[in-house]
Amino acid sequence: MLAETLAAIRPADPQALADARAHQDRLTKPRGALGALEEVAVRLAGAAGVCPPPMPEPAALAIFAADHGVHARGVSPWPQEVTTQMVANFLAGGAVANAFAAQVGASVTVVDVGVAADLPDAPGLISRKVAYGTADLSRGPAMSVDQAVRALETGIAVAQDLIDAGARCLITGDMGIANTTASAALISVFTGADPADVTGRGTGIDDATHAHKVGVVREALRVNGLPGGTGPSDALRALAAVGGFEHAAIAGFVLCGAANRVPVILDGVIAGAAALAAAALDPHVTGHCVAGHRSAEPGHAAALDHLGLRPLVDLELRLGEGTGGLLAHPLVCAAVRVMHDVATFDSAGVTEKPV
Ligand SMILES: O=C(O)c1ccc[n+]([C@@H]2O[C@H](COP(=O)([O-])O)[C@@H](O)[C@H]2O)c1
Ligand SMILES: Cc1cc2nc[nH]c2cc1C
Repeated sequence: MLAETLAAIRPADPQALADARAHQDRLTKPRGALGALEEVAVRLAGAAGVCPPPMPEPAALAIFAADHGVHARGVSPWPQEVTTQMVANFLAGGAVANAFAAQVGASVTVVDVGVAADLPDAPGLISRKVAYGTADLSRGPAMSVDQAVRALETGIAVAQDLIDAGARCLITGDMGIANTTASAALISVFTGADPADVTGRGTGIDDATHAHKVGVVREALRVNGLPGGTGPSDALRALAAVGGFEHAAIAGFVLCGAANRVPVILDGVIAGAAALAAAALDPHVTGHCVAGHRSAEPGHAAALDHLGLRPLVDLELRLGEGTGGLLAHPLVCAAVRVMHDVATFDSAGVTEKPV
């Protein structure tokens, strides 16, 4: 399934990109007046292979939840059971992601891809547990390559089901106590940045715990033989060594959106780390992604720079769950609606400025 998905991914269509740029310049506004939104519309045209691109709605959020063996190293102030408890909260409709999804009209799907506890069946929950959490990535590989592929293929299957059910925009979401440590390790490996520059405070840690967390990320790279520097030639092995099940699943979710030419709005640092893995598997995937926001986590900016993506919203959010991606959805829709609805200088009889 992974191989088939990778084989279906196409680069952005150069003709649709050129048509979209030319169309932007004919619309009744000064050239470039919509700033970064113009580039969003152009990117989506390239991704869809048609100008104007289809409206990116309805939107579907998938929250991939998993636990992390590295939690035992004291890298998060929160107890591990919060992952399971928040899954119940998502299913009950009580989390911030539910409120934001309701605000923008997105559906919410919750996927157990590796939570440490057993979860009872519930409407809206997809149970695809690969294991009861990863192993401690600072002592050895977090998961086997086989497990990484299973998590990736879960993300692919979830995305494909949402698209088959009518979703025309995918939004990534995550839940996993301690997953900012795995994110920092992935970002360090894939961008070559030093762990000290990409390891943040996650849900809120003091200076001493932060210094310890940087050391844990360094150990993870050393123990797994993944020196930072150049991007790893073996992306799957790197993902398995220092990633989480939700990172792998989100990478698959992104790849499947790209394979179907359905745009993917990325959330925060976890999605950024996962997108680096997806882009290492196929660099064309970034042409199908929009960076919903920039998280307060320092590694997120490094990931977005490496991916060449510009975040739409910058509100110092550091929640995850898909919240930043959801907030960006109306902006992405507005950018595309301009391409459909706005008159041209010719059609509206508006005089262009003299050249
Ligand atoms: O999305 C982000 O950029 C983000 C930044 C900081 C924390 N989080 C969320 O907080 C949890 C991980 O934080 P931590 O401190 O336990 O590693 C996990 O559930 C993430 O969804 C998310
Ligand atoms: C309460 C809580 C909610 C979250 N949502 C995403 N990560 C989270 C981490 C915590 C601790």
